[in-house]
Amino acid sequence: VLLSSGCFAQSDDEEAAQIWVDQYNQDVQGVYFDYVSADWTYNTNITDHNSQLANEKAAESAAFDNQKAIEANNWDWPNFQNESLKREFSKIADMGYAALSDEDFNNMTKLNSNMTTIYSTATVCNKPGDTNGTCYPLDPDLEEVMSSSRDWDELVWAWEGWRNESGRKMPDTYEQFAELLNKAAVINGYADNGEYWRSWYESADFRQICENLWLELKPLYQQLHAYVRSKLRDIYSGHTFPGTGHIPAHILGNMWAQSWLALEQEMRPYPNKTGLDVTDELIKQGYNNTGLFLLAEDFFVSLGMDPMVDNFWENSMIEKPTDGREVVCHASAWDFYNGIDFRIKQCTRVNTEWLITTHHEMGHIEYFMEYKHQPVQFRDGANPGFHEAIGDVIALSVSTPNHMESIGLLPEGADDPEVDMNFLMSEALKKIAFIPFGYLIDQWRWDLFGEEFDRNNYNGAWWDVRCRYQGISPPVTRSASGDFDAGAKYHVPANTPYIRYFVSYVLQYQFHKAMCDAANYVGPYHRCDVYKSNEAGDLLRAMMETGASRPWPEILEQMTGSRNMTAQPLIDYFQPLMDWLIEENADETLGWDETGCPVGSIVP
Ligand SMILES: CC(=O)N[C@@H](CC(=O)O)C(=O)NC[C@H](CC1(C(=O)N[C@@H](Cc2ccc(O)cc2)C(=O)O)CCCC1)C(=O)O
Ligand SMILES: [Zn+2]
Repeated sequence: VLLSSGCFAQSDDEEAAQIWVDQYNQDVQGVYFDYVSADWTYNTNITDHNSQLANEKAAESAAFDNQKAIEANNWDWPNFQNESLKREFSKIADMGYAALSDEDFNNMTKLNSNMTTIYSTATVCNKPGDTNGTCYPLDPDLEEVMSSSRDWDELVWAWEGWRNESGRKMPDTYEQFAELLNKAAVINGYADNGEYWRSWYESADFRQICENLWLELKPLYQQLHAYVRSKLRDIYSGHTFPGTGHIPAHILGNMWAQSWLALEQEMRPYPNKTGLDVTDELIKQGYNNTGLFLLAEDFFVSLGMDPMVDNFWENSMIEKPTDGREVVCHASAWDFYNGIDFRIKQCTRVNTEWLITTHHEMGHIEYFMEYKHQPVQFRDGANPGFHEAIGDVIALSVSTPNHMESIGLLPEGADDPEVDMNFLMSEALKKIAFIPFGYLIDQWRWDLFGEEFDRNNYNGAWWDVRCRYQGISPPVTRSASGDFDAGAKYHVPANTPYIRYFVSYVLQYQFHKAMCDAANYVGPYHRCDVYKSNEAGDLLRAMMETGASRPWPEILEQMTGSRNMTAQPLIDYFQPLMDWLIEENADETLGWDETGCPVGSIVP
């Protein structure tokens, strides 16, 4: 209503809309609680019965979302004056997969849980040298082989066996699944599911923004790739590497070659100085799984955040059950949307990697708790990358030699430039190695949803991005259509988008820089530890409590002074290592044939 003063009064329409949405926020919490609870029960006890119950609750939740989207669209919310109310309505109206018919929705959740069950229960048998026919699950057995074995043939067995027992059983299911995701996206006005997923970043040129960030970071990745490839050629001198410069995918210390940290000892710049693996020390000091959680909690509390609530300790699953239950071991953090129930589910083991992962998962929990007062539709990361960056940015402080020394996990003398370089190398083996992997999964999925390739080339297109971006290639021939190696990565059958991790790896260094500056830290950012800093904590918490209530560029600007993602803080953080690598690689040929995979490695 335009008043004589020229101001807009909140139209009574908006007042009525506010009353409706307040009621919505009361009702939706119970519906989401029921759905999340059933999903939790299935994830911590995989049975057909629990899968069925979870699918039923998912359908009820979708029916509720569908109904509320219809009601919300009775208002002319695009013309609301109240920005926050308009944003809330736009999220309620964007109903996602709830747009599907009951039949399509039920089919979609069944296909999803079929693939998740295949992934979570797959095992690999006939291990070289075994005589007892034991079959091994991914977590912990196959992951242990991938990180600790240096036997080429044993690594091929785990690498190929896992893909054949998990991904290879999914492509036809995935094809039907993708069709349903696209069907929902089109009903909601998107071209395909990829466009729907990208819409969460509220940037028209989001794909281009990511491509530019990748190109900025590629030189750093290429230096690390050349250095690691040279060292691996020595370790596996009896084997030939492709003449194209690709690294065989199974010898990088990880089932997906997404982290090369397991190679830390062989890659250490100053081998006679300490590395940063504190696993032995953790075990020597008698740490158990709970001890890792308490370490993480202590850091978040030192920044002014809340400790874990009582029911967190009662209801979380922090280790693989020994009572015969089949569980989804893949770590995850859960918001039950009632403002009081928050849980972590993970098959923790006492080692450095799980110390960091526990910080990552608890970062999600702290974000849930910081924004629990927000309307339900704003209880999300400012964009999904923000959610992935919280735990990791804390881990940047925890991982420093100084911090590890201050909590007694590293011996005295961490303050040494050569230890520093060893530290930067271990960080690069985790973070720089990850960059192209974090980028490529959704490049492939977006193109699949966009029908840039069909079922006969699902695996051909997968290996195309793996070879081109990561500079790795399959150690054994793979089929472009019969195999489905993307399905051997949890997030594909689980349908968890992945570009959020690429975004997080850029954002977390922007956050780290901002927090170190707020803490009046002086020195190189890779040595900064914000432990117990009120200023750093206030800055981070002010960002977290806004949830998804405003567009993320505003929230990023409030915290870092920049409205854009920028790779510069990440590049600055690793600059000392980059200089060292350029020197070290003086005689190396950088890079690999970026037109695709080595000839013959992928067959029809
Ligand atoms: C109910 C629900 O699903 N909740 C979401 C959270 C939310 O959306 O609120 C959730 O818990 N997702 C699970 C996922 C687990 C992990 C993961 O999958 N990591 C990626 C990439 C990566 C690797 C290293 C790293 O340092 C950071 C990321 C991988 O392992 O490939 C495994 C251990 C680490 C994080 C997660 O926590 O992100
Ligand atoms: Zn996460």
